[in-house]
Amino acid sequence: MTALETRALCVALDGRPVLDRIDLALQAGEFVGLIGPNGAGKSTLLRALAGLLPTRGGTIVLDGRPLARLPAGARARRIAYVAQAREVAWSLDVEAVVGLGRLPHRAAFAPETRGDRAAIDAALATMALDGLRGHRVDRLSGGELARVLIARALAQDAELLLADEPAAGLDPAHQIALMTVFRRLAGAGRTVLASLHDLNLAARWCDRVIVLAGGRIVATGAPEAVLDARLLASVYGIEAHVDRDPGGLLLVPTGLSARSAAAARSEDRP
Ligand SMILES: Nc1ncnc2c1ncn2[C@@H]1O[C@H](COP(=O)(O)OP(=O)(O)OP(=O)(O)O)[C@@H](O)[C@H]1O
Repeated sequence: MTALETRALCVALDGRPVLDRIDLALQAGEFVGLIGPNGAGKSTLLRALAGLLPTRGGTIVLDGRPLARLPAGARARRIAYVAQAREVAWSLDVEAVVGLGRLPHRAAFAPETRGDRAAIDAALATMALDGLRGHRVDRLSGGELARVLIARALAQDAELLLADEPAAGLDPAHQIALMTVFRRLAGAGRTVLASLHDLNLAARWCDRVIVLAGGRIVATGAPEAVLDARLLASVYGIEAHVDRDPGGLLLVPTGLSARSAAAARSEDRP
C-alpha cells in the first residue's frame, strides 16, 4: 500500500529552485534511506513531505489524499518529523520533551491518558533513555539529545516517520540500535524515510535507497542494486571499495574520484 507519493514535486527556497520534479512513492512497511551529497536537497525534501514548506509545483499525496488539504492536527497524528537541527527551546526534562510527541493526540489542556503514558514509556525505553528521564535536555550530550528528539517522534506514534540525519552524532551501538528500531517500525507496517550520510547504514539496513543529487532523484532501488562504485563516483565524487558479506554491502570510501581531485586542486590555486 502506498503511504505517501509525490508527483512532479518542485520546491523553491527564497526564490531559488531546490527540488526539481520529484516523483517518489513510499510503501507502508518500508524503511527507505535518503542519501546524497551536501546540498542535494534531502532536508528540503523531508521538510516538504512533512508539510513544513510551501511547494512550487506538483503534489504530495498521503494515503490517497493531498497533504495540503489535511488539517495540521491530522497531519501531526500521521507524520512524525525529526529535524536535522537539534535545538530545544526550553529547559524541560527528557520525559516532558518526549511527552510533547503526544500533543497531537490530545485536545488542548486535556490530561495525559494511559495510552499517552504507555507511548511515552515505550519511546523512552526504545531509545534507552530510562536513566535520563529526569535530566534537563539543555544539559545533555549531543547524542543523548538526538535520542530524546527521536523518542519524541516515536511517542507521536505516526504511520510515517521522516527523520533528517537521525544517526548523526550517535555512537556505533546507538546507530545500530536506531536502525533496528526503524526496521521494527517498518516490520509493523509503518513507513520510515531517513536521510543518512553513513552509506553503510543505508546499505545494510534500508529496504531501499533514494539517491538525491542537485535537487533531483538520480537513482532508487534496493541498496545492492543501486550503490555501486560508478554511482558513488558520479554522485559523491569518491572512489570506493564495494564488497559484500552476509549482512549486506560494505562500502569503504578510498579517495576522491579523479574529477573531484582535479576540482579540489583547481580550488587550491591562488
Ligand atoms: N533558505 C534558503 N534559501 C535558499 N537556498 C537554500 C535555503 N536553505 C537551503 N538552501 C539551499 O538548498 C539546497 C538544499 O539544501 P538542503 O539542506 O535541503 O540539502 P541537504 O541535502 O539536506 O544537505 P546536507 O547533507 O548538507 O544536510 C542547498 O544548496 C542549500 O544551500
